[in-house]
Amino acid sequence: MGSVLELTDVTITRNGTKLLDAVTWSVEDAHRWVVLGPNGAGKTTLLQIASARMHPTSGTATILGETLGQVDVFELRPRIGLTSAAIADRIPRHERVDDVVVSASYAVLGRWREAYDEVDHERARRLLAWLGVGEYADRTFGTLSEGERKRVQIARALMTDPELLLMDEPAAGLDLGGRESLVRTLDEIAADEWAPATVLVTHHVEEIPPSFTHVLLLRGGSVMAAGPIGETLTSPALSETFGLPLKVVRSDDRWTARADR
Ligand SMILES: Nc1ncnc2c1ncn2[C@@H]1O[C@H](COP(=O)(O)OP(=O)(O)OP(=O)(O)O)[C@@H](O)[C@H]1O
Repeated sequence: MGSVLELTDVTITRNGTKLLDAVTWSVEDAHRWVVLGPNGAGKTTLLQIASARMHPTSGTATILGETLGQVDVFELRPRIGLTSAAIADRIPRHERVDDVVVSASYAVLGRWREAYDEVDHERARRLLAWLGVGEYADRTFGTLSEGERKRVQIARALMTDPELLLMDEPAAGLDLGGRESLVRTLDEIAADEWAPATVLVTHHVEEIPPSFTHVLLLRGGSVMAAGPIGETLTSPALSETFGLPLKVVRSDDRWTARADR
């Protein structure tokens, strides 16, 4: 089992504030991690490091064997699949869905004169079909529903056959049916033995797909707990992370949490 991501004492400081505070975290390639924490905990910042979009102020971040600060991040980034609201916002609404996916091969947003092989288009269409949005390949991104856009983004993130897949709140804004359907799809991806090491950021334990193996709990930029999900995602740990008494229940391999009164 190889290490895909290795953070040692990573601190990020902006305007005198520590967004991440001495975070130490190791992701192995068979791991599927959930990162849970309240608003402002530093989850997106953590993914910015893991996706080689941000450098630590201090500490060491090694991604896919390459240490940030000693590697050309433009060579590293195509090896990492990333979905986030910020990326989605930058996808031109007039872009054809098929091109949104295929352009990931060159880590560009907005297709412009790149020459793609037929094999790239075939792969993009296969991924769109796998994500359940194959029939929209010829539509423009702007015509899709929120749930369909999320799926297209995941297809895009998988296009380069990444060794690490990072998803920042992929179920945000989806209705109940959309969320459940996406959780099932994420579960299928995570359960695939060929799937890359995966990190899913969320606020909600209900969004954890059953096949996810590990959890990292983050609050105020600090790791409150990290480890195998069954032993780490406990009521006391979740309560401490969110700052209120919570009761967490696992049933049929799914999680729920509510205030403990
Ligand atoms: N450039 C900056 N200067 C100062 N503070 C910043 C800067 N960028 C982000 N922050 C703060 O860092 C904290 C962590 O932000 P981050 O987006 O990583 O949190 P998050 O856990 O993803 O939150 P959410 O769940 O709300 O998306 C927030 O309080 C944010 O306001």
